[in-house]
Amino acid sequence: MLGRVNHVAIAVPDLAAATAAYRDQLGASVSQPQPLPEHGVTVVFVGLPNAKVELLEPLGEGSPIAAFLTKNPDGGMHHICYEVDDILAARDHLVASGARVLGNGEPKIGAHGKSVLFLHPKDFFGTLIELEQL
Ligand SMILES: CC[C@H](C(=O)O)C(=O)SCCNC(=O)CCNC(=O)[C@H](O)C(C)(C)COP(=O)(O)OP(=O)(O)OC[C@H]1O[C@@H](n2cnc3c(N)ncnc32)[C@H](O)[C@@H]1OP(=O)(O)O
Ligand SMILES: [Co+2]
Repeated sequence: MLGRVNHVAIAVPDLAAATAAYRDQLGASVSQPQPLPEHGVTVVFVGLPNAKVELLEPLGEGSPIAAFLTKNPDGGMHHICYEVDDILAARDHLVASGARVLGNGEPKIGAHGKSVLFLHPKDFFGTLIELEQL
């Protein structure tokens, strides 16, 4: 069911500072900031040969990552995103196996314009999993 790792996400308190560190200290190519108000975050993507790193900061009230940053004020690894061929089939299989799909269970459109879902971190060893439709 799982394809490539699409991205590993790091929640940060200051996206501009994190962008500068990846660009200037780590010499990486970093995309322009992408506000995603429907997701309560602003993101940038660090381009790598084999995957991406998503850097994200809260956007607006009620961001889903606000509590995470309160617990981890310096930032931290937030989620891993796997690609799947068929996100609805993956969802149905996961729900049938007892996993919790976050939100209302329906895919939303993510930063790449593809359907995405999130699985509860408590069901997968303390790791928030995002699935993105190939
Ligand atoms: C889709 C656009 C973009 C893209 O790639 O295209 C993105 O990736 S946007 C990413 C931001 N959006 C989301 O993360 C949506 C899914 N996340 C959520 O719904 C929440 O963050 C949730 C429910 C995972 C956690 O919310 P919150 O922290 O407010 O709830 P709790 O405090 O009740 O947390 C419950 C429990 O889970 C632990 N937790 C929370 N976040 C994480 C995490 N990222 N990794 C691991 N564990 C996490 C938290 O510490 C609590 O544990 P407990 O032991 O009960 O204290
Ligand atoms: Co993501």
